[in-house]
Amino acid sequence: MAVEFGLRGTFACETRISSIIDEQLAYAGYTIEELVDHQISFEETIYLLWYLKLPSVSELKVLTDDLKAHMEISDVIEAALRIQCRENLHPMSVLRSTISLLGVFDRDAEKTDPEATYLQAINIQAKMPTIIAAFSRLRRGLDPIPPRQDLSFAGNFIYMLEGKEPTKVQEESLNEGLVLHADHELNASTFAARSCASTLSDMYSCITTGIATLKGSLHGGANERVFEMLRAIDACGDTETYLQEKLDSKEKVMGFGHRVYQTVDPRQKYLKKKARELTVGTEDEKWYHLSIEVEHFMREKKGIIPNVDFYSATVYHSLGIESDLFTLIFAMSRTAGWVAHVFEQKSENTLIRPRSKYVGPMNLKFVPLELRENVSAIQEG
Ligand SMILES: CC(=O)SCCNC(=O)CCNC(=O)[C@H](O)C(C)(C)COP(=O)(O)OP(=O)(O)OC[C@H]1O[C@@H](n2cnc3c(N)ncnc32)[C@H](O)[C@@H]1OP(=O)(O)O
Ligand SMILES: O=C([O-])CC(=O)C(=O)O
Repeated sequence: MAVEFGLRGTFACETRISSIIDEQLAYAGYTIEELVDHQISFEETIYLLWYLKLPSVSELKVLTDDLKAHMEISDVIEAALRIQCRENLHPMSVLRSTISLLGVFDRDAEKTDPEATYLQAINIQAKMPTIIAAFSRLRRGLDPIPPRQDLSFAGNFIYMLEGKEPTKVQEESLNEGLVLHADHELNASTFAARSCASTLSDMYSCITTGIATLKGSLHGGANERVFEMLRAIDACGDTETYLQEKLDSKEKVMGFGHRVYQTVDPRQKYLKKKARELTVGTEDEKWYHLSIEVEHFMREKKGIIPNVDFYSATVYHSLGIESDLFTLIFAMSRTAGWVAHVFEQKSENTLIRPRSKYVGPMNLKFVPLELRENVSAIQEG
């Protein structure tokens, strides 16, 4: 049996949610260009991913009303965030534990009927921005700001972070970032969430699994590391020497390379354009120029392309978001996709359980504990 490690090139399920065909990303049949160029809102994107069609005005109103009705967090969740405001706690770990805790306190978390699972999904999607903003403020010694009913999903998040209404450019930029990150076929976190769903576990567990998997630096966690790298390059003052040392020591350059895309990540052009628009003429412009230098170096030296995590780092930084929150913004968006995949997995479920190829020793003889110090000698003999 031929084995493709890392499930490279393997189709593990069918999906109607998103596709990557010839390096073209589409959500439910609409290319990402079609959606972003028509300035789709993140709320419409959620609807599209969950229901596989664009909403009518009244359908969108039902969804946005439901989200608004669930944005506020309870005193218990706020108290849990307060005790997680300690040094050295990574915000993605805080988000992971807090979404898990939301499930603990949802009395209907174990219900599996469509109405209950929809409300579980709404609860997670609506509260995630409130949780992230509240955590960001609490660790800065500030009180959380309650969500506002009259703002969009993106606008409300920026408002809850700083207490100021976002400018149109800020709101549109974050909205676009959220739309671009919302789903991506069977990436590692979606696969993990679907595997969890395939055991018939609950929605909170599936999304917690997604967050835990997105956190890794080879996946969503790369965007935080991209900004750390740009800072380090800025401090070192020599982009080529810095990157060459990374390559010589066989380290991965964060924000580059992709399992599926070889020539272009179709989301990158929008994020690059946004990074330029947001930084031009500001003190953040240097991050854009440094990013261009890194992109050129990686293309020339390794032929490796920037992925979605590369320019999103500069976009989020320009929106005033702290770099260790970047992956949480990704999670806030990807929740829309994870939920859609959990719905789809459960609607046509087969337990996800591949095989592993055993390559260890066989037929070993049990050695009593008191004799174990000589175990390797016994086994070898
Ligand atoms: C939202 C997302 O998850 S997008 C991805 C975010 N992750 C990152 O940006 C982390 C950096 N990138 C990587 O580690 C990889 O490119 C991954 C994990 C994204 C894809 O990994 P894989 O498909 O397994 O590719 P693999 O690691 O085998 O790379 C193929 C070759 O390109 C090289 N390569 C790939 N990405 C990079 C990189 N970022 N920096 C340096 N070299 C790289 C590898 O060293 C390997 O070279 P070799 O054949 O000479 O050994
Ligand atoms: O698809 C992947 O492997 C990673 C990725 O770009 C994403 O999850 O957005």
